[in-house]
Amino acid sequence: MSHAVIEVEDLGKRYGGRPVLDGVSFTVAEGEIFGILGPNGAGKTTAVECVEGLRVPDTGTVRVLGMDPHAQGDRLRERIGVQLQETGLPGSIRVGEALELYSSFYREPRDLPGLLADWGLEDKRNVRYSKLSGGWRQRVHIALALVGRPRVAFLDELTTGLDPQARRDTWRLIRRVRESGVTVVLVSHFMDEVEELCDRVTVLDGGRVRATGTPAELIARVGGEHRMSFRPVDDLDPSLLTSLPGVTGVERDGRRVVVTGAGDFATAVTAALARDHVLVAELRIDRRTLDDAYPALTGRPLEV
Ligand SMILES: Nc1ncnc2c1ncn2[C@@H]1O[C@H](COP(=O)(O)OP(=O)(O)OP(=O)(O)O)[C@@H](O)[C@H]1O
Repeated sequence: MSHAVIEVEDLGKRYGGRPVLDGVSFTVAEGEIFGILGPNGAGKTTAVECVEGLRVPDTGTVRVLGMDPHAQGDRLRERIGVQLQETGLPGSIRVGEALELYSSFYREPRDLPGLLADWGLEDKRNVRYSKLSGGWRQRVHIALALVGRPRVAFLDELTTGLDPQARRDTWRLIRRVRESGVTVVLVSHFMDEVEELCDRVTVLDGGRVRATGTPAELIARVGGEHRMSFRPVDDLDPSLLTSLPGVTGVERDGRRVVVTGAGDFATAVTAALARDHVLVAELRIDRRTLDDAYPALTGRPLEV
């Protein structure tokens, strides 16, 4: 893994004697989109705010860009971009004013026209925040997080409440943030979002890390079988498929043939069908998703 920009070790935090974070450890590498996934109340915001230096953990250590976020908070906050879950922007503030306000927090902020142009906000400069649609608000939030030329941007539940198109647009913006060289920590309770965007993800539940890895690793860790199915145009002898590497089962479901297996079995099956000149229709391969893996990782489904 490349250089670590965030190192969290054995973080603990209690509220009223109740553990909200219980031995949380993870590392974020430079240049990645790192996801923190978990249901409401899992401790995601608490963990991120400890990393940002906005809350003080009871136990454990945090290093961000080599700094202690509590002891060196002022210096650190020059180098990170924080988009709070509730940005607390007054509805009457205009987009340009909000960006100017945030600029004033930094010694070397981005120039405003450049930032507005980067995020397609020139036409919105004089529009009041309350008049913006959800998608445009997220654009403003991302621009606010980048005002100070951060090396790490924290984006918390950016797409909650957005319609599907605005979500996809926001995902593109998040990728652009990373492409600009900024490491992104993305807090989310959407599995599809994390799977789509994140290089690596840590699954937090009940204040504990349940798993950390690439989305593909987490899915593979749960193991299990994949399925493919198709309708043979001509008769098919199932024994043609049962002995192929990785295939664990061949069944008929009406006119369809359903093959289960692990690893690269689908390639072996399609190659065998082609070799024997078996024409098939309606070929479908069911890919497992993080959604499928989640209950096995945490012992329960994600309740939000
Ligand atoms: N300042 C506080 N005082 C007391 N309890 C708190 C405080 N902050 C958070 N908690 C509790 O800690 C738990 C974890 O909260 P946290 O906000 O970190 O979870 P989360 O995973 O970010 O969920 P959400 O998506 O709802 O913000 C919750 O049960 C919450 O009620």
